[in-house]
Amino acid sequence: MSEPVGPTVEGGAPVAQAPAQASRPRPAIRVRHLWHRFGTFDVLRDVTFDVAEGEIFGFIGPNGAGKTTTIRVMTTLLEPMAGRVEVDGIDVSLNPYAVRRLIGYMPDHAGVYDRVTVREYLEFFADAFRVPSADVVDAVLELTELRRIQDRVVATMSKGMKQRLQLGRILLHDPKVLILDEPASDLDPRARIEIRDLLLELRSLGKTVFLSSHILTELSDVCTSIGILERGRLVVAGPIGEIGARLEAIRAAQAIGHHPPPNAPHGHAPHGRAPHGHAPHGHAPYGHLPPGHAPPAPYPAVNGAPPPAYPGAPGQTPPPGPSMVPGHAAVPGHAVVPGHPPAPGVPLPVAIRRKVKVKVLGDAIRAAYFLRGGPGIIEVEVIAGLVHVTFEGGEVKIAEIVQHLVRNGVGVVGVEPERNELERIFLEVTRGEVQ
Ligand SMILES: Nc1ncnc2c1ncn2[C@@H]1O[C@H](COP(=O)(O)OP(=O)(O)OP(=O)(O)O)[C@@H](O)[C@H]1O
Repeated sequence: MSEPVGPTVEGGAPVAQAPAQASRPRPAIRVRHLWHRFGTFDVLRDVTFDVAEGEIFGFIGPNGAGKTTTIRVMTTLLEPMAGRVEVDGIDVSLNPYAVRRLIGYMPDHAGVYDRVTVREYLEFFADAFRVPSADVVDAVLELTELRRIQDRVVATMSKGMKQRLQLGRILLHDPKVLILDEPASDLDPRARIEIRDLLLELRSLGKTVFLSSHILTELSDVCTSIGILERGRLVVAGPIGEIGARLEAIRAAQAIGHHPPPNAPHGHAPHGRAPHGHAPHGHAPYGHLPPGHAPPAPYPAVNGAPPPAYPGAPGQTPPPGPSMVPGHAAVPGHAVVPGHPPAPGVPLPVAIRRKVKVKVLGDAIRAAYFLRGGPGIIEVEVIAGLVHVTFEGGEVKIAEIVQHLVRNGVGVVGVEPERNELERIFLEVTRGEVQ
């Protein structure tokens, strides 16, 4: 069984150590203490991570961080100076030919032969891989949706199509693991979406996908787990949700350590106090329409029927949800960590500052009035018809914001984080250093 590797941060401190599992399956890629040096320059410094089977793993790092060097070791093109890399349990240094049969590798900026047709190109490589060309090429043309242009000369294809053709080439020998170096870096938005959809389809076929990029948006809606490399060091690795949750727990723990004293003039309000315009609990917490504004109209009845009661409407006791610790009411502005019920009377950790964009039906300025001055609400602005809310808290607070708007008759169309999870993790764990 492999040594379990949970998400880690530089310096060895675990960020999101996965719980030890008795029968964790063998990872598709296992990298341990990998070092590499060009001249006197340490390009990779003690890089360790796992890619579990069936993952789409995004390897993120700025230019020059060492992504391609790591990939060249994984694909048997570069002998590591120290450390060990295995693909499906096979050591890349000891048995490179077996590893090559297991992987499909698409280098960055790889060219395609231009003066052949799509079909001829794939048939050529199918022969090189010694696979029965006709059937396999048909299957790959189908999967990559290149069948309708199979007789087209490669030179006349768009960049996106050429990229799909390259992906088709590396699928011909049915590899278990796909290793793609910056697969979408030169592509237009449509081609990127098409490549992303193809990667998701390949994952559903059981492939493990390892792809590198320095463009976060390219990875955020396709990757299931990530590794972030900075100046040759891995600063964090693991499933995105797990890293995000763990970082949040660390921030909350740090906040407990620096919890302001009850008479602190700034910062978070202890219960009953209200710095920076925060209303004390029990008093009208959120903003209300200024004098002269009509009160919100109730939702119109649908087909003559009265609107259903909103869960948690005044007078109703909300059922304890998964994020509510039984016996503890959620304290506005305070995070509740599932599975870690705080002792009664012990203040919950101060939550972190976040921003969301809320799209509402109708007048956004009116919606903003309802939120200003609410507990944990730091700033409310209306930009381009969206209500931008800066607040302290986690998902419970977001739910509370939505609930408050709905109770005041504001229809909420959607809530979007200002940064997605991957961007937040990246900004938090990297220092912006390049080598
Ligand atoms: N063969 C080589 N000889 C000397 N230095 C090299 C060699 N290959 C890479 N480097 C240096 O090692 C560092 C890491 O390069 P690498 O290509 O692995 O980074 P990367 O993260 O893939 O960057 P990019 O996104 O720009 O491709 C860079 O500073 C690069 O200049």
